[in-house]
Amino acid sequence: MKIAVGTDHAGIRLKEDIIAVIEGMGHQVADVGCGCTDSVDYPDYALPVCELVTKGEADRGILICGTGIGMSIAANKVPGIRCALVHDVFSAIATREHNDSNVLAMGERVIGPGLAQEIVKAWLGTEFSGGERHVGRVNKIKAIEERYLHN
Ligand SMILES: O=C(CO)[C@H](O)[C@H](O)[C@H](O)COP(=O)(O)O
Repeated sequence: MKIAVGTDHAGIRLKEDIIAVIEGMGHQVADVGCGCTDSVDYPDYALPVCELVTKGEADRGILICGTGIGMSIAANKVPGIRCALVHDVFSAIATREHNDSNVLAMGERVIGPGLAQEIVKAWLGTEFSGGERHVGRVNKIKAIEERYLHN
């Protein structure tokens, strides 16, 4: 898979650890920035990651800011994105199996690099379980998007 990765200044220290995990699993990385610890704005990095995913130029995206919250709020404004804010391995697996999340958000100020790496491994390594109830619920999320796209 190709995985788009974006951080703000508060998430950049985790980025190299995350990229190492992604590449170690045999996936490719599209790094949209940021490139240094100067203060930047998380929506400027959430959007390009999400656009790569919605255009099919990346299979999934990973976003990191201080808490993961700003990134996840911004990402979930993009139609077609189901961004999960995750700080534990159980949720990383559950959100792939149940929600078919296509973007993962984490907070560098919330968890350490070891747990972040385990979350990425679990999230990338888990497939959507499909099945009537989960597909039906994801379709209801898509219906909400459709309703607001056309109003
Ligand atoms: O959006 C956030 C908070 O929910 C992110 O964690 C940002 O990284 C954070 O707000 C950045 O804070 P800073 O004081 O500008 O470093």
